[in-house]
Amino acid sequence: MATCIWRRLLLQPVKCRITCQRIESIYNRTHGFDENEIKEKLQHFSGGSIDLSKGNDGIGVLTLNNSVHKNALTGTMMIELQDRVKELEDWTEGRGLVVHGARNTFCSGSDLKAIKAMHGSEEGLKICMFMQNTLTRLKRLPLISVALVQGKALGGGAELSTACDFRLMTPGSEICFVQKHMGLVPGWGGGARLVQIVGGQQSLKLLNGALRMDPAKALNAGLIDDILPSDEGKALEEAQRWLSQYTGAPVEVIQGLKKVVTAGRELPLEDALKSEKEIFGTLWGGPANLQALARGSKHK
Ligand SMILES: CC[C@H](C(=O)O)C(=O)SCCNC(=O)CCNC(=O)[C@H](O)C(C)(C)COP(=O)(O)OP(=O)(O)OC[C@H]1O[C@@H](n2cnc3c(N)ncnc32)[C@H](O)[C@@H]1OP(=O)(O)O
Repeated sequence: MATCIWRRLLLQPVKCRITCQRIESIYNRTHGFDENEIKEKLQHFSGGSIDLSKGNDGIGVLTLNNSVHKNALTGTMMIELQDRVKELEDWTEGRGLVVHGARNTFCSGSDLKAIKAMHGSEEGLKICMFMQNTLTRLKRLPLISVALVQGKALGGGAELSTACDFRLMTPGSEICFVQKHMGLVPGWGGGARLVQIVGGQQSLKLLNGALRMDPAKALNAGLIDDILPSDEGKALEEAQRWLSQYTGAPVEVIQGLKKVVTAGRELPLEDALKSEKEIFGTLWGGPANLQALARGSKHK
């Protein structure tokens, strides 16, 4: 399906395709999925918020804010998450994003109250499709995203962390795919993304063992990219500093690089190569390229 979407994008006129940042969702009406219908149901499970601040430096901070329930995602938070992701798709100045939870804990997954109330199989599948749409779009954003995991990332919270390009953990934190204990498998795309991140063998261990991954184990397994040395209050600042090593270039270059990687992640090789050529064409002879040539940079 992802291949179909990218193929369609590749068939769009070049100018539109390259400048267009809005990527289609995985599921839509052609799959019998009516987004408004599930949104209407999710509205009934309210509480918490998803807050986005966009800095003038092109670095955004997305905060899961439901700290009385360890930042569990309520129905309205799921809707807000999608709204914020759409906002980020339109952020032409965006270079980076930190995704974190309020009050030094990441996310305890779906709101169990909502899950219990909507246990009918049809609704479960619709939430699954809704969240796959949102998290796929989050992962494809043309900026560099990092999940800052403090406290717990459980179930859907662990899945959310895989929808970022990078993951960081602070001492004492834990990522755990608890789905097997709930008689489930991941459904928000976290299983497929986990295999891309750590490979099949490690994924089997993490999912089938519902392993509790502390920072050292997570780093060793390739699940995370670094452990921050931080005390709680400074973690966000440290995550932003960590991210800055990957966002320091003109915005069109940072976004172009991310698009090349997204194409490489998702497309068959020939299509990825064509996409890379198109993106290269938007930068060749552009301001950043001309300035670098004028500077006569050496890369010692
Ligand atoms: C697997 C399906 C699905 C998916 O993948 O899509 C999911 O994500 S299902 C949710 C999976 N997550 C859980 O089952 C987490 C259950 N909660 C816990 O294990 C603990 O609460 C923990 C470890 C997060 C925190 O433990 P701690 O002792 O530090 O605090 P409390 O247990 O006292 O929690 C405080 C307060 O938060 C409520 N809480 C925690 N998680 C959730 C949640 N996912 N949904 C709703 N509410 C949650 C907890 O009930 C407490 O509320 P209180 O009113 O004070 O009882």
